[in-house]
Order: sequence, then structure tokens, then C-alpha cells
Amino acid sequence: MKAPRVIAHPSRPQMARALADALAEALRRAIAARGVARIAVPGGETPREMLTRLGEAELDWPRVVVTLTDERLTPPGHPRANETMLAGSLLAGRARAARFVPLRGAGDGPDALEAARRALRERALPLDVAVLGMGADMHAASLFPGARGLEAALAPDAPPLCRIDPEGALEPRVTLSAPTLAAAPERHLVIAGADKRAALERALALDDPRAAPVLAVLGGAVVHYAD
Ligand SMILES: O=C1O[C@H](COP(=O)(O)O)[C@@H](O)[C@H](O)[C@H]1O
Repeated sequence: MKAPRVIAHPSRPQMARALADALAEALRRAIAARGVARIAVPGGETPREMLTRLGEAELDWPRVVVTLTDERLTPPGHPRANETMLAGSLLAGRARAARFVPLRGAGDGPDALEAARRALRERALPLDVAVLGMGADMHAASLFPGARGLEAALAPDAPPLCRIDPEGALEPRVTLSAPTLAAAPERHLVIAGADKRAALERALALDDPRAAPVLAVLGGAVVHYAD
């Protein structure tokens, strides 16, 4: 694996600003090169400020396709849904003019999964940029250690979107697969707090994506860290 580059930012707000600026530049470059830019962004709480800032960037947003790295299969509009966080951050600003491709179809059965895969393939892939978060358990997107569905989502021939059932989770999830995320030429991992920094060090020492799934997307990535 190509070692990630780690940038330690002086504070969380400074990290949010620097990463939002870097992403806006990456999207401008993709639009200039191909007329369209495709980005996947994480859910959770860490990226909220960064996504709010990015959503205010001066960009040709109608040419930007936004999707998520993963989604929690809650009822639509639920506060735990990553979509809900995105609606209140990135997509609340100028970026509301972007084209959003959700990861949930109607319901959480196989037909919904297949419909969401189709939409991804037709509208959101291949990604130009993937932004990922990481949990203290070394999960990235919803690639959770020990989860039912993890092996399939890590496989080199995995479909772009996979169902995941993490042990003890409040709801099932869907996640972009490891090869789909790893194929993004630009990848950023955004982590905050000493526990996440320790988890990153632990993952790098483990060298096994089944134990530390973040490794599957880390090669050549830029890691952004703030205390
Ligand atoms: O459950 C999730 O958690 C991770 C990490 O979130 P954070 O707020 O601790 O950074 C997130 O990247 C993922 O998209 C989300 O579904």
C-alpha cells in the first residue's frame, strides 16, 4: 500500500476550511477537464463544518454530482441518516444546485439496493474525489470490522454498493464498496481527536483490511487530522 500523507491541522475549524478549499479546487479541476465532477462524502459528525463551508464555495454546482460514501437505512428524513446531515450542511448552501444521488432506494430490500446501484453507475461513477471518515474501530464508510457483508464489500469484484450489517448497529447500512472508493483518484480521510489518531496508527500496524477496513481506502490518500 502506498503510504498516506498525513496533514496535522492546528484546529478543527482550520481543518474544515483547508479541506473545503482543497475539495472546491479538486471539483473545479474535474469540471475543467471533463465538464462534470463527481464526489462522495462521508456522514457522521466530523465532516459537518467542512461540508457546510464547501457548500458555500463559488463553483458551477449544477455540474457537480454528489453522493455519500455510505448510508444508514433509517426511515427517510431520520436524524441518524447521513442524507439528513448532508441536507443540513453541504446541500443547504450554494451546493443545493448540485445533483445528489442517494444511496437508498425505496425500502431496504434487494430491489432497492439494485435500483440504488443502477443510479450510482449511471450518474455518480466513476468518482473524481472520495472523502471518508473513520471510526475509532477503524471502519471507513460503512466497512465495519466483523460486519456481515464486509468480505463481499472488500472483494476486488464487489458491486459499487453493498449491504452491510454491523454487529450491534442500530440499523442496517449500505456502503460504497472498497474497490469503488479506492478507484477515486483523489481520496481524503478526515479524522479528529486523539482516539482516531491512535486508531489510524493501529490500522497501519495491522496491515489487514478485514481487521482494519480503513486500510482498503488508505493507499495514496491524504489524511487530515486535528485534535
Ligand atoms: O457511521 C459513520 O461513521 C463514520 C465516522 O463518523 P465520524 O463522525 O466519527 O467521523 C462516517 O465516516 C460514516 O460515513 C458514518 O456512516
